[in-house]
Amino acid sequence: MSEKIAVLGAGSWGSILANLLTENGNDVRVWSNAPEQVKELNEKHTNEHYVPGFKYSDKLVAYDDLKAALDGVSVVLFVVPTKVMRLVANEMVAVLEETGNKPIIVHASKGLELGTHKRLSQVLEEEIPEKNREAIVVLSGPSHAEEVAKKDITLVTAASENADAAKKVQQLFMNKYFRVYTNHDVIGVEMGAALKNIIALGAGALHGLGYGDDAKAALMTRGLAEISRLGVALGAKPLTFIGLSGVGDLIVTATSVHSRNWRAGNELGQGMPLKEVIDTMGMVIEGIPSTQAAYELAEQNHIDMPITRAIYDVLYNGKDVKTVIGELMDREGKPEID
Ligand SMILES: NC(=O)C1=CN([C@@H]2O[C@H](COP(=O)(O)OP(=O)(O)OC[C@H]3O[C@@H](n4cnc5c(N)ncnc54)[C@H](O)[C@@H]3O)[C@@H](O)[C@H]2O)C=CC1
Ligand SMILES: O=C(CO)COP(=O)(O)O
Repeated sequence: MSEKIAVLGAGSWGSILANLLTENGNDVRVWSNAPEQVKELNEKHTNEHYVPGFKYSDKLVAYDDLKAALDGVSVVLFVVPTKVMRLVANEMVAVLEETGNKPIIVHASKGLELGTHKRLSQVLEEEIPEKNREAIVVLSGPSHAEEVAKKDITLVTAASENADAAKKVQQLFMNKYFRVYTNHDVIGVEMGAALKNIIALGAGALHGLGYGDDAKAALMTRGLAEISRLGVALGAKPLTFIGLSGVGDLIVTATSVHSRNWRAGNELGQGMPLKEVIDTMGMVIEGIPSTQAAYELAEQNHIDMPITRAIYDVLYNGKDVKTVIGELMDREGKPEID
């Protein structure tokens, strides 16, 4: 099966997924709003800022012209940061209105929109009229661009209300090192993906402060408890949180030096000011805005999320990491299961 596919976003994840889809035999166009990056991808087949040292397939073509990238495509994969998802969807719709194609929309991003607290498939549903899309599919799971680039084994899930579209996406991405399951719990998959980044920030901070394995396991476990609590309250299936986009993604993000969220937490734990952490990362740290969105969502829905609240206090109220750890430990004793 060979499809014409546009990948919107040429950062670390977008460019590596575009490369994988190209190597799977598809006609792939990766779009970036940075002309220098497009030139580098087309001429040198590299993307040094995002995936240093990696050589992309010479069959992968990069575009800075969105209309050219979208010409005749049957699938559009969004891999832009959460904060620009609505904007980029809007730009795509303007082009599809002209070209008339009606692609399957896939997104592989992880976050909750600030202000609206919406999941990304909800944002896409709002921005892309039904006449301009076949279906919406979420691709998510424990997957670092750096490891997929090396063809290390990676397993993810393709979630959609449209089972045929999820199957189609599964077939498009599967290969010998990248295995894709299908899933119909879109809410659970997206909530797991967005919220694990918050816990990864915390796990990095514990590491930066020199805490041991017990503390990290405690944070991940109780983190998963509060991720599930909020997710289920919003309609997710509890079992999703012991799947790839739940505990799977939590483990990889909260333990890996590849994770931008873990690294940001580690630097905060070591005492680097937040602004410097953001300025020096050079890539999106989704857990920071998602902490605010999740904190507000939990307050609105009266869901207890003490770890999220603690991380919110560090990021947005200037509290010291050690102080919030002390506050978490000083809480009254509680039953483990609500
Ligand atoms: N890096 C990874 O290994 C993984 C990342 N993700 C998710 O994928 C999403 C993207 O992450 P990364 O690729 O890591 O980010 P990144 O920071 O490496 O790249 C983001 C890209 O988006 C582009 N961009 C920013 N604003 C734009 C706009 N207005 N229009 C068009 N393009 C714009 C940037 O130029 C950049 O190329 C995030 O939601 C992240 O959580 C998910 C799984 C793995
Ligand atoms: O989602 C990811 C791994 O599954 C990537 O996490 P980071 O954005 O923290 O690098």
